[in-house]
Amino acid sequence: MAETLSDDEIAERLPDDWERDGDEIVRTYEFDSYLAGVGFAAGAGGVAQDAFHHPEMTIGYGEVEVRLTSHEEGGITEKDLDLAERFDDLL
Ligand SMILES: C[C@H](O)[C@H](O)[C@H]1CNC2=NC(N)=NC(=O)C2=N1
Repeated sequence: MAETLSDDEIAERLPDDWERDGDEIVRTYEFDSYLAGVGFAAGAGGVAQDAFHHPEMTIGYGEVEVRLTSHEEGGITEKDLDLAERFDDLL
């Protein structure tokens, strides 16, 4: 099981454009259209399922908010940081 990361580790390794919110990391992606956001969310869902580590995603008009935490570990782990980078690679 992955271990939760320290505050310093999280601060140091958080990918650009991501923020920490308590036990979660969050990024709001912006898109030119609603359907572009829907398409991104579908792709992110496939990456998440492949990793078997699942975000909360809120699809809005031209934006998708993605929140990641490791529920089993009760905090932020490597899995969250890795998945954040994989989501960013979808852009
Ligand atoms: C049984 C447990 O739900 C699974 O091992 C996976 C599913 N996806 C998951 N996703 C996230 N974000 N955290 C988890 O702890 C997690 N656990």
